[in-house]
Amino acid sequence: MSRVGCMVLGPAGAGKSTFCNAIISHMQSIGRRAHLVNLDPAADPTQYEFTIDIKDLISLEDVMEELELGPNGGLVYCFEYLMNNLDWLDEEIGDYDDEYLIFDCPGQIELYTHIPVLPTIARHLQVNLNFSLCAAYLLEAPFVIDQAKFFSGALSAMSAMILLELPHINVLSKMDLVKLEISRKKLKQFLNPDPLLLEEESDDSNPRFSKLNRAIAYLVDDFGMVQFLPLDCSSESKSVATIISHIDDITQWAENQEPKEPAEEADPEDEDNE
Ligand SMILES: Nc1nc2c(ncn2[C@@H]2O[C@H](COP(=O)(O)OP(=O)(O)OP(=O)(O)O)[C@@H](O)[C@H]2O)c(=O)[nH]1
Repeated sequence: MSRVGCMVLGPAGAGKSTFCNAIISHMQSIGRRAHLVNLDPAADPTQYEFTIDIKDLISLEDVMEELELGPNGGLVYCFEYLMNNLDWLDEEIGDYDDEYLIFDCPGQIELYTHIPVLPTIARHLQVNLNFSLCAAYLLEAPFVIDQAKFFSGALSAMSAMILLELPHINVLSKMDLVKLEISRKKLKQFLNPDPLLLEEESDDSNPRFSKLNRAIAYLVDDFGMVQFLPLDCSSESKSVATIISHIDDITQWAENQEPKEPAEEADPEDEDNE
C-alpha cells in the first residue's frame, strides 16, 4: 500500500494551518492515524504540533539574519536548501506507512504558481517515496464574494492545479464569516460555478469586463474547476469530515493510477534510487 498525503495550499491567511489541524483532530477522533508536516519555514512554532517540521532543517528567521535576505528571497533560499537536502525529508518521513501525512505549505503562492519548488517536492513524494498525493487549495470565502475576486482566486487555484499535476480539490474557507443571506446565496453559486449563471451575473458591468468574465467562467469550467467545498473551522462542523472523504476518494483514485515518471528536475543521483 502506498502512503497517503495531502498538500494544503492557498494564499497567506486563508486558514491552511487551522484546516490542517482540524483534519488531524478529526482523524484522531475517529481513530485514524494522521500527522502534520510543516513545510513553512516561517511558521510560528508555538501554535501547532508538527510531527515533521522544515524548521528542524532550516528556518526563515535564521536565513534572513545570516544571509541578510528579505522575507521572499529568504523563503526561496529555504526551499532551494530543502531541494538540495531532500534526503532529510526522506529520513523524517521514514516509515510512516499506513498513515496520513498532511503537508501545511507556505502562503506564498508563487512557490507553486511561478517557481517549481512545490511541484518538485510533490513529484519527489510520489515517485521516490510512493505517495498517493492530492492537493487542497483554500480560498477565503469572505474575499471571493464578488465575482471578479472569485475568478482571480479560481485562476490562482487552477494555476496551482496545472503546475502541481495532482488530484485537486478547492475549498472555500471561513464560511462562518459570511453572515449576510445575500452573500451566502452568492457564495452557494460559486460552490458549483455554472458559466451560464456567472455570465448572467455580469450583465450590469462594462461589456468588455462582462466578455472577459464569460471567457474566464468557461475556462474555469473547461479545466474542471467545477466544485468548491465549503469549510468552517470555527466550530464543530461537518465540513471537515466531508472534505476528508473527498481527499480519501481522490487519493484512492491516485493510488490506482500508473506510477509517475521520475521528475525531470530531480537530482540525477535520485534516479539511481529508482
Ligand atoms: N472565523 C474563522 N476563522 C478562521 C477559520 N480558519 C482560520 N481562521 C483564522 O484565520 C487566521 C489565519 O489562519 P491560519 O490557519 O493561520 O492561516 P494560514 O493560511 O495557515 O496562514 P499562513 O500560514 O500565514 O499562510 C487565524 O486567525 C485563524 O484563527 C474559520 O474557519 N473561521
